[in-house]
Amino acid sequence: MSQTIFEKIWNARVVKKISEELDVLYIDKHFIHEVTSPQAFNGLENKNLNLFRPAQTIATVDHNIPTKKQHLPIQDPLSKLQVSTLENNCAKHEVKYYGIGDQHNGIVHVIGPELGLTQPGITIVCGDSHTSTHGAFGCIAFGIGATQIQQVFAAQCVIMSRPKTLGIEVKGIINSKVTAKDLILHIIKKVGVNGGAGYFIEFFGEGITHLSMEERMTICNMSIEMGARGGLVGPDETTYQYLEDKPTLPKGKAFEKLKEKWTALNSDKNAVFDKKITIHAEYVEPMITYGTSPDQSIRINDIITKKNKETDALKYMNFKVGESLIDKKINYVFIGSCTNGRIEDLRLVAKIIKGKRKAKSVKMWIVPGSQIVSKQAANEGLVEIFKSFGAEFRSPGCSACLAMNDDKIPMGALCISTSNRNYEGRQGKGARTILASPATAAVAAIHGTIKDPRQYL
Ligand SMILES: CC(C)[C@H](C(=O)O)[C@@H](O)C(=O)O
Ligand code: SF4
Repeated sequence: MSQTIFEKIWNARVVKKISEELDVLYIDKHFIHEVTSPQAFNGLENKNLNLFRPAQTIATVDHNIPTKKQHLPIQDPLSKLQVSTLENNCAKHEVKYYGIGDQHNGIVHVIGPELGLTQPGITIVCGDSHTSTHGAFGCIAFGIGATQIQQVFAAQCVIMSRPKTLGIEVKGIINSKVTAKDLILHIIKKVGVNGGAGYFIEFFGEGITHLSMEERMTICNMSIEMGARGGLVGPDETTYQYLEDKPTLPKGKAFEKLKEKWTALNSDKNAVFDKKITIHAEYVEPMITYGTSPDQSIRINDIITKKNKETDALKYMNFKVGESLIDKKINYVFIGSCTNGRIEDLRLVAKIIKGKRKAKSVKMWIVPGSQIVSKQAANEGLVEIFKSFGAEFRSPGCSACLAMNDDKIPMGALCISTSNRNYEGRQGKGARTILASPATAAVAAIHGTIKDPRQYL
């Protein structure tokens, strides 16, 4: 029978069926960070258990860490405690730990792919919703809660109900002046924040295969903002080229063998999805959000139109129906996060701002997703460009994406951000967030107001 890639990977990992709905699913890789792992380690110890397969767990610190002066002891007591707790737990349980300042440290969803830990055909979990990012490589990757983290620690398995499959076909390709971030914001608007609930998405079609691995990661990263369990893209030559030189993967003939195995995993021609949606990429324009949910977005030149239940969101954002966001004054620009904090994002920003000066009224933070991204940006001369523009180039971390560290947007300030969530208070108490692509954010930094980025591309 024809199968989707999701079904092939999932079926091969079912250790036991508990009931019609529930499976015990084998997990190949488990990523952990400082926010959601402490409770699970505690639970494990209370039950007098050890990690079943510690070599399959990889740890990094990203959410709480400062992005300034990372070589100094952490000042904030709670962040300091969370980081040292993870460090101690990893030492005790022999888990590979990429601590602050380590050459491989970074946001968990950025380092997995760049270290070659994220691979096609496997199952990956992490106590973090944006684990969906890894699906760009053709694997089943999803976020789990504290109880499930304990299950993985103790048994290398999770108890899960099998999601239904949602195929999102992207026909045509995005215009060269439009980015993958615009495409996913467009898709989320169309599907809605709950439209993916109960499903695991496969993105396919010319509009997806045409994208680079980093662009595919941006797409899969935000697949959960539609309520889906996760999203994936079947592996192809672009995937293999990205993985080829990664240290953790075999080379030569052994790699060729893997490629064959991975290619065979792709959805069969006649595979049936439980639900299917078609998107036409050529109509996608630069998108920006005006509300407090990632689906509350408009094309950059449109006006805000009235929809039900959005009154509170507009009130919080201090925007009105009938208003355009073009020329709206912004106070902060945040370039970073696991959505858009990789090298291609930084290159795009650098290309736009090169030789220009930032608007005086704006503060701009550029936070690379990892140490590797940071080094690469320095080697390519991007950091110089950022500094002469007047932006602050910080050390890696989640930073203002959710402001668990000191990188908070002040009360009432308007921030244009390349991250994935614009919830009330997400970037700081009372902070207002506009989600956009790195291009739109970079152009806003030049003017201090929102502009159509296409004139710069
Ligand atoms: C802190 C963590 C649990 C959370 C998540 O699950 O996604 C965070 O990464 C986020 O982006 O909101
Ligand atoms: S960068 Fe943002 S979205 Fe990504 S893991 Fe960190 S807090 Fe979550």
